[in-house]
Amino acid sequence: MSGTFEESLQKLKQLFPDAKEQSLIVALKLSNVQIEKASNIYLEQKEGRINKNKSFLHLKQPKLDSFIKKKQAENENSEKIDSGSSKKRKFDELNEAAVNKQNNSSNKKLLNLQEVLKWPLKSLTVKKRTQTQTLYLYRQEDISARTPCMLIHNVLPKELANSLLRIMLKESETFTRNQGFLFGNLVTSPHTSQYYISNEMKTRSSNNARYFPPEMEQAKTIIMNIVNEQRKERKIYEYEVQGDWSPNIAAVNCYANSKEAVNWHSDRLTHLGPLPIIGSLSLGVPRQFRLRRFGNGESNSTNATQKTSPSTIYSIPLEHNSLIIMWPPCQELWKHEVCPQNSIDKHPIAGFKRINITFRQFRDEYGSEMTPICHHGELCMLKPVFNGRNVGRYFYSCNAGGPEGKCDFFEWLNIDKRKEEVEKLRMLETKDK
Ligand SMILES: O=C(O)CCC(=O)C(=O)O
Ligand SMILES: [Fe+2]
Repeated sequence: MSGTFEESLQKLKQLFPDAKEQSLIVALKLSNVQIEKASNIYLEQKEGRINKNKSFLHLKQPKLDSFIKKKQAENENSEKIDSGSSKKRKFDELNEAAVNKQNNSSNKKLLNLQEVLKWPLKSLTVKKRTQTQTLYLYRQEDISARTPCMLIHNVLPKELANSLLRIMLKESETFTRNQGFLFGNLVTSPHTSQYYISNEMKTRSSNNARYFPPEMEQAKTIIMNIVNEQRKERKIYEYEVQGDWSPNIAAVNCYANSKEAVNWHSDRLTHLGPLPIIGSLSLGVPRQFRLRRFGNGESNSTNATQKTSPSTIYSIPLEHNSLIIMWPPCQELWKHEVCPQNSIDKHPIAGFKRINITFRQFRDEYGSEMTPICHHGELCMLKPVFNGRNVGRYFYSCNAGGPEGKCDFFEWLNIDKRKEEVEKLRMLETKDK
């Protein structure tokens, strides 16, 4: 039994202390040693959601061996036919990609670092999708009826918007393209970006972030007030930020021309925590901002999601000085992108460039000190469960992948426990003062 298998088995045992070891071993084998998948297989069996004849819990060893072989062959086949099946998750795709990489060097072309380092990993394989239709949404009432977003035009005073654009165009000359290795392949982001932190965060150390210039602080305050005013009328989820939303960091993106883009992703939750609000300001050339639901994710959320389907792409033109607010659970149930375009209109200040500033709230309780580190020493990523019985839960896993490009670290986020830990830390801090 390999070390990794043994470690994974120990993890599974911790998750299911009452389970028979044999059942966990089978689940682990069927899942190709993927803990998340193995947990689901085990639970499905245990809860009898699998037809009794197909269940393995009652089988004796020889029959069990042939059951495993048969199942593994079935799984391989069904994954070939339906690579976009609802059972497949981001979590699985990471491992799938590692395997595919060995067989298919043309995957290199599809790699995109934005999806990997800054944003959660997207599948590296070409997936069969059901046919999609694109619906262009212009009016606020249509946008909020169909997506978890809100669009506000002319959000900043004209002069402020123009001067912020000029400042950011200058700053963007030194923005960088994220670059790194994924499974041995060099991947590069299709636009440049830079992180900024607001002045009240100055006491916190951060690697190579810049500080909000005064115009960005002003924009932040205006956007923060709009969001907080809107929140008075909105449902506040239990685990989202309580009290006022107070953005303190921003990712600034620069799209130099019509072909620069950001691929389908949802924003990283690791330091924002569950159900974040993201206020996204557009400056310069108008571009199409596109949204789609996660494939087959069951909805437990807004009215908007009930009227939508993963096969529809909603495209919203983002004009200069417009704000799109991504409300929760946009990052949990939806993906967004800015796709390359064939033509764009020249902007009087920006030419063919677009600047985008996404204001976000970094939450102390999701700071690096609170984030688990995997067995290879990498800071883990916080991810939501997209579908199945565990929707609504969050877990930590590793995206970097360790030395072999594969890491099976897995830990559920216990939100209530996290709250208690943070309370204790705060009490200690106030005592010290
Ligand atoms: O440019 C945009 O409008 C979107 C940028 C984005 O999705 C991000 O920074 O995460
Ligand atoms: Fe994003």
